[in-house]
Amino acid sequence: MANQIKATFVIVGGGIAGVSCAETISFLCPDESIYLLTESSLIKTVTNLVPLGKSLTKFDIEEKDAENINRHVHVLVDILESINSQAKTIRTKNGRTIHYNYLCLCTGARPKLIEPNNPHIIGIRDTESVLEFQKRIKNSRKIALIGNGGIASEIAYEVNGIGIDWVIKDDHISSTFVDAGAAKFFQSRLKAKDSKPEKATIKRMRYTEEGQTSAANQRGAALGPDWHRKINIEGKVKDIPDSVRIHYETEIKEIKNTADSAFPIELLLTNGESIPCDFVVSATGVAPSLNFTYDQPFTFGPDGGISVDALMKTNIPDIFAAGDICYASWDRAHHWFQMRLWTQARQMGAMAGKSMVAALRNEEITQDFCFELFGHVTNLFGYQVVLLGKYNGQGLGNRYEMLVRVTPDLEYIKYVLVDGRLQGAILIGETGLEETSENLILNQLDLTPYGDDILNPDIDIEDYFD
Ligand SMILES: Cc1cc2nc3c(=O)[nH]c(=O)nc-3n(C[C@H](O)[C@H](O)[C@H](O)COP(=O)(O)OP(=O)(O)OC[C@H]3O[C@@H](n4cnc5c(N)ncnc54)[C@H](O)[C@@H]3O)c2cc1C
Ligand SMILES: NC(=O)C1=CN([C@@H]2O[C@H](COP(=O)(O)OP(=O)(O)OC[C@H]3O[C@@H](n4cnc5c(N)ncnc54)[C@H](OP(=O)(O)O)[C@@H]3O)[C@@H](O)[C@H]2O)C=CC1
Repeated sequence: MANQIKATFVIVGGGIAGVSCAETISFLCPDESIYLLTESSLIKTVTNLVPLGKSLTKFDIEEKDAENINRHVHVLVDILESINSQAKTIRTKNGRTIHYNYLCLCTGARPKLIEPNNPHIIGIRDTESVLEFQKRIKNSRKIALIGNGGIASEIAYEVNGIGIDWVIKDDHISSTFVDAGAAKFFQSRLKAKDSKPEKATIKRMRYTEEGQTSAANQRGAALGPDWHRKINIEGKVKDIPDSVRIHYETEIKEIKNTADSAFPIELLLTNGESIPCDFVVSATGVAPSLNFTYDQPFTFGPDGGISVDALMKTNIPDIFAAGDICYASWDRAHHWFQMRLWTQARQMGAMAGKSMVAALRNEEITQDFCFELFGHVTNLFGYQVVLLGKYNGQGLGNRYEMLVRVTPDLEYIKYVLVDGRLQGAILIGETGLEETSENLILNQLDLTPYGDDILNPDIDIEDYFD
């Protein structure tokens, strides 16, 4: 093993951000020396990329052996321990010293647990953590699920054979992605899965934010889509009716480890209930993963991520960052905001790659078009969910109105409008409105003349704008 390596480009992390950065560089500069340092020999790549609009894409994540990455990229399975930015070197756990011209940090994030050292509280991030979940759930009867984002929503819907007490701070489920209306639409999936579609109804409503009462080794790459289907995660309890009990607008008051071998942990809730259970899943978000030391201080964002500018540069010369580890500190476009998702990890990784190549060649580049508009395609409660722009009226105060079309068990469409111009959209189900909605947000066409017909199911709105 060579202990001294000289490389033009070094990328740390084998998740989506690191791999898309390395692939972009190898496409643009195949003859330069490119090293990808990754802790795990399994890396994540994007496959089956389907464009749904100008920048909106749907894709799968594939896990493959690091050996099979692009042949221009040298893969080192090792761990970054320290950065010496003055000498432009990094040190690894296996004793390597790598000299870089340009370094990109893509070390992702780790679960932010409600009580990190409690053995009865686990998080879910990588294959190792999901195997732990699988092992524990086999011998369990009841778990508590904390958090109201992506992971909690997936567990509540996908995991069977176990009693789940789902504790959420909000008045509706899945609040990081949807509003109360869409949550209600999902809820029928939590109870009955085969109900028949009904006739569509359209509602227009004024909306005000104020008016709403409340509207282990964790270091492998984050799991891929359908992680819950690829590994059998099932409890042992058969035929439990209504197995998900939701505690709305509730928080945890106290956590007690009991001496009871039946239920070793008990949660006391602000709604006065107590939940004795086998273990707790803390699906309470992530914190950027800075598991290495550095000689010069980075500038950090309020969420603990390394601040990067529009070209993914950190404050330290020739060091870039992308994906979950970073905080987007540039002057953001009106319809874009940061969320720690595959889409953004991929886009940021590719942007960092282009930017590193431009730095080598002393070229000027501008930020990619994809950062103009927030777009996310995912699956929740068995539906395709597309989120565009300010889909929940984020930052719009009380200035917006919503146009909603719902066909129970089939589709939920919400348009967020300001002065007749589309600011964001939630499209649940196979709506076929992705590209049109994306265009309407980008071109800011005044939709006032079309009134509620914009979402009339009997009118093909694409015809309006051809
Ligand atoms: C259960 C789950 C489900 C999700 N579902 C979705 C979804 O449906 N849609 C979606 O858009 N997003 C989803 N996400 C979020 C998405 O997975 C992440 O935003 C994305 O994977 C982040 O990519 P990344 O490359 O920045 O980080 P990661 O995927 O975390 O990769 C970081 C990499 O860095 C390596 N590393 C860390 N430290 C070091 C070190 N010191 N030295 C060397 N290597 C190191 C790690 O081993 C890993 O390979 C989900 C996340 C989870 C946990
Ligand atoms: N389908 C998809 O796109 C999926 C995406 N992911 C991504 O993976 C990452 C991890 O997912 P996840 O852990 O669900 O994170 P999320 O950020 O999606 O959600 C975290 C949830 O936990 C709540 N929360 C935070 N702290 C506490 C606390 N102390 N007590 C109670 N609730 C709390 C948050 O509420 P509040 O915001 O009010 O603080 C929020 O509802 C995220 O980046 C997520 O976007 C994960 C699964 C699926």
